Amino acid sequence: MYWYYIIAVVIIAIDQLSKWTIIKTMELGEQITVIEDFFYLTSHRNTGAAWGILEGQMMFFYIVTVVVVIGVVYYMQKYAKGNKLLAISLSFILGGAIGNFIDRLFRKEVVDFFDFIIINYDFPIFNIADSALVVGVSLIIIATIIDEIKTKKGKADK
Ligand SMILES: CCC[C@@H]1OC(=O)[C@@H](C)C[C@H](C)CCCCC(=O)CCC[C@@H](CC)/C=C/C=C(\COC)CC[C@@H](O)[C@@H](O)C[C@H](O)CNC1=O
Repeated sequence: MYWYYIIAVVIIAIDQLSKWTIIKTMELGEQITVIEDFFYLTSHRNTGAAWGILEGQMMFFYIVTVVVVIGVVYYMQKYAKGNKLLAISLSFILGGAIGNFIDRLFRKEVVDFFDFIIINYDFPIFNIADSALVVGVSLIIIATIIDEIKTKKGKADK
């Protein structure tokens, strides 16, 4: 029953491996064009959260991440038994949160490298852990909506 922790471990491994590769093969600020005017690999560091908010507030990030991890593990043990989608989304959030936590703990900054320009807006440079977090949160919203529909449907059928 603990296969979803394995998903989190795999996400952490891929995230840390990708960050390690970026650090080893690219200079800070170096940019590799993948798709001209759309997708670049740019070696970037962020001491804050999304969009660089709360720059340098590491203690805050440690506390928030520990709260997020405890909350996710609690929900996994309590609710994820019968709900595969919920279990997967929680493991994505767990993997993403821990992935960035490792950077914050050992590097005091987060390594970012996915650089997308979407309709002339240069989206903040992010990493695999961020992607796992956004996918995990999005899936939780979808799982909740599906659950709502099922509950309502169930009541309507009675
Ligand atoms: C994804 C959450 C950010 C991630 O949170 C974490 O670590 C968690 C575990 C702990 C944080 C201390 C607390 C969450 C703060 C919430 C937040 O920030 C609002 C997010 C909204 C979201 C709506 C969709 C935007 C998403 C944006 C981005 C990600 O796009 C894929 C751009 C990422 C780049 O700014 C990149 O430099 C960020 C850097 O990697 C550090 N990452 C973090 O702080």
